[in-house]
Amino acid sequence: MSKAGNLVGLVGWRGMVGSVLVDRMQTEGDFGLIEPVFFSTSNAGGKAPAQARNETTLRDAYDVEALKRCDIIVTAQGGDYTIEVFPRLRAAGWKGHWIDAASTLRMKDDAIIVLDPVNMPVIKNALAKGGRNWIGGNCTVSCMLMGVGALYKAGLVEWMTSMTYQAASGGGAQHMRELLTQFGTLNAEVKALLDDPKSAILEIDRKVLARQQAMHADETANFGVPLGGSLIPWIDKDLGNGISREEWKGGAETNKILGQGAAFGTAETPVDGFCVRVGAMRCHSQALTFKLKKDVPVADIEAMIATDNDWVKVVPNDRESTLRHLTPVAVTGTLGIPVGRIRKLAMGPDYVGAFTIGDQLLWGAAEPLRRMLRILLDA
Ligand SMILES: NC(=O)C1=CN([C@@H]2O[C@H](COP(=O)(O)OP(=O)(O)OC[C@H]3O[C@@H](n4cnc5c(N)ncnc54)[C@H](OP(=O)(O)O)[C@@H]3O)[C@@H](O)[C@H]2O)C=CC1
Ligand SMILES: N[C@@H](CC(=O)OP(=O)(O)O)C(=O)O
Repeated sequence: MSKAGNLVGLVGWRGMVGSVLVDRMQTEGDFGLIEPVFFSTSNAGGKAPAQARNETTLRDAYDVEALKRCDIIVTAQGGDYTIEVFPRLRAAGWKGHWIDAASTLRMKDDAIIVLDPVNMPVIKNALAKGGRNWIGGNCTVSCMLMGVGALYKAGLVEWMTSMTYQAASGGGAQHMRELLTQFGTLNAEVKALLDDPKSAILEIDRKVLARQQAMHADETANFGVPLGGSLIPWIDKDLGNGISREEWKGGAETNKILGQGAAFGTAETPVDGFCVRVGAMRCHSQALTFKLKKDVPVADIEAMIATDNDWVKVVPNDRESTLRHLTPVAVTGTLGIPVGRIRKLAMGPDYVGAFTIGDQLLWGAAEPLRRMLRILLDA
């Protein structure tokens, strides 16, 4: 394994994902282990943030010579940046480690999707072979595997289907703002009726619907249609075969993270389902159905899940526990990954249902990148 130096370039650090990443690095003392160099696509020459030590000026994030100095580059700047800069940097002979939140490089043969509590052996194997491209997984996939990865590791899953309830933050900061603005608009539309306890609920409902249907383009500029008081059963691009790109990632990335599939000379586990945008802020939730390879008692499944990693928590399958611990409001801002509603389904003893939630900016985006940085620094 090669030992990485500690000059670490940070790109995208002031964005939504980048801010969460910097915050986590601060909390975990990562800045004490590195010499950070902060880059900007918009303000080169400006003042670097407080975590900077010797490099107190923002460098130009498109300057390949400046980037080439870094032993490691961590970027949460987005896919367009990766497309533009990564090939130029490698073509210029840069041999450093590239850690990236964007999906651009995920399925490349020389890239590893990093989620070390789930796939540390895959990461170590790639490191030993000189791997240098470390990409964070899709938020929904990473949160799902942090929750129920134990069942895959145990080789129990014949197939899985996921029905997701994905937060506005998955689209970015502007989407969160748009959702909240829509909620405000709808509330204002019926405020007088809401304030009157004698008003008719169907009148309120009619006015809300009329306002939703009358929303003009600038009120739905990000989602394309109203999300407040509604949902959108399509996320990311249309692949043209009835499958959304977000749904495709579920199968493709889950198998790649687990080190399964043609590239590894093994069979893939079928993973498929529907991805749906709902009016949550930054937690992705998902209802999972497993077809197991054999009948395993629920207590054993719960024990496997509960002991898989330090962040997963089994929520007892009762109403009170579910309401208290298994909602986006309970999970947002934490690294906890609750898994609840675990039960056998009516289809037969091999069919198991579960419901899991994760903060899509933490385990869904920033945390796997931060942990990969630590793995490289410790290697
Ligand atoms: N949003 C998500 O849920 C997830 C996102 N990702 C990946 O991470 C990438 C970044 O996403 P996200 O953090 O949401 O993107 P943001 O739009 O929040 O930030 C991206 C960049 O925009 C620039 N920027 C321009 N105006 C502002 C502003 N007012 N405040 C902050 N930054 C600003 C910054 O670059 P500069 O400082 O150079 O001007 C920043 O680094 C995505 O493209 C995706 O590839 C991955 C998983 C989940
Ligand atoms: N597509 C995700 C967010 C995201 O950025 O995913 P990815 O990193 O796979 O592009 C969502 O909208 O919820």
